[in-house]
Amino acid sequence: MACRSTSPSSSSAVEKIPSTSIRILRSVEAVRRWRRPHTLDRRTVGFVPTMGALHEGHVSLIRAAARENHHVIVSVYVNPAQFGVAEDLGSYPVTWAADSAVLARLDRELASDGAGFLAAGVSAVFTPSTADMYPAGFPGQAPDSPGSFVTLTPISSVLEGASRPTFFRGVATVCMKLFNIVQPDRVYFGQKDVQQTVVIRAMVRDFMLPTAVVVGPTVRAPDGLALSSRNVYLGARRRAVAPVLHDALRAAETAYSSGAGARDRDAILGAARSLADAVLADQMALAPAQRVRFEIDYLSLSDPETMQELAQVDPARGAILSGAIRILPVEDPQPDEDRGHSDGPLVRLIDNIIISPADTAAA
Ligand SMILES: Nc1ncnc2c1ncn2[C@@H]1O[C@H](COP(=O)(O)OP(=O)(O)OP(=O)(O)O)[C@@H](O)[C@H]1O
Ligand SMILES: CC(C)(CO)[C@@H](O)C(=O)[O-]
Ligand code: BAL
Repeated sequence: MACRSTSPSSSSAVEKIPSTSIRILRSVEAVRRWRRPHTLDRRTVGFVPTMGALHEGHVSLIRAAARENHHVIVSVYVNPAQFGVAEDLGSYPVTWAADSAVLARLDRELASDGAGFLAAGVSAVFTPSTADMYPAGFPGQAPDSPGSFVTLTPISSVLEGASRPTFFRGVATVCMKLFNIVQPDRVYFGQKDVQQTVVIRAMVRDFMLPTAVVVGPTVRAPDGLALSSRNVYLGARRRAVAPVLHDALRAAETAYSSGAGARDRDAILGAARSLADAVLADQMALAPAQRVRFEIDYLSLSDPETMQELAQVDPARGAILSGAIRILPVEDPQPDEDRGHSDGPLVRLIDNIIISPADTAAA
């Protein structure tokens, strides 16, 4: 898969994705001009922020926005502030040609299948530059960088935030900017990044932002792997083993929900850990040219609102099972082996399962 293509070219005043009515908006001012009449006309705007490299997870959020709003706007912007200094900003997949084809296909689908959709298509895509988004200059990526940032603690310091100390500061900062620019009635986020949804809900609540946060379910490949733009880094060998995180979380969920039902952290997370250990042992029994090595960053059982770790699950409250793994570069790559985008660097994947109070009532 080609992962780097040119960004949309600038030309006429009203630029559109070819053969569609999807407006391409490049500047803050262009979005404000597009937005203004919808307020006057009392037309609702649903907003789906993305970093591009669009897949069916993004598409499911755009469809949800189209069901509930008169207009849908998608942003495609790889936000430097949420990448740590040693992270993959330089190789993050940028696939504008494929992304515009995804949006065009979806636009046609919404136009032809009016049933169930308020929006008749995708109205606009916002593709700002970093100079637009960070007028004071390229944002600092180190924890002590000066700059104008939105910080939410303690939620931003645990789990993903412990491994990626500036990640949620970058996400909250860019989302605050995007929400201020787009002024959406509703914003759409995926459950795949569950801690991000908790951070965004906290930001909307604590800063009194006039928007509703909608969270869509995680879209998965048939083998359970959560779709993710970073999956392109995997290559075939590592892709085959990548569902291990989802399988481990499901083992934990089963420990909770089956039989007498474990409520204790060690019993629940122990089930996940055992499954992952068994998969790793099987891999390590293979030759270096065949095997895949991975490390568990964390497995967590946390409170659904604060994401603080739990010793026990209160069935009336539910919990979040989540985890992150690092899949190491392949050893002994074969001459014709597909190692993945950017020669298959270390890939860090996340996933989660929500134990909802309703599930526990049924258990
Ligand atoms: N599999 C998925 N199902 C549902 N929503 C998803 C899925 N993957 C991503 N999203 C959501 O799409 C939005 C944009 O995410 P983003 O562009 O970072 O894609 P991503 O696949 O999560 O990328 P990355 O691999 O960098 O984490 C976020 O709200 C994210 O939670
Ligand atoms: C919300 C977001 C677009 C902010 O850059 C990003 O974190 C993502 O794609 O999940
Ligand atoms: N989907 C979350 C974006 C990131 O990991 O940077």
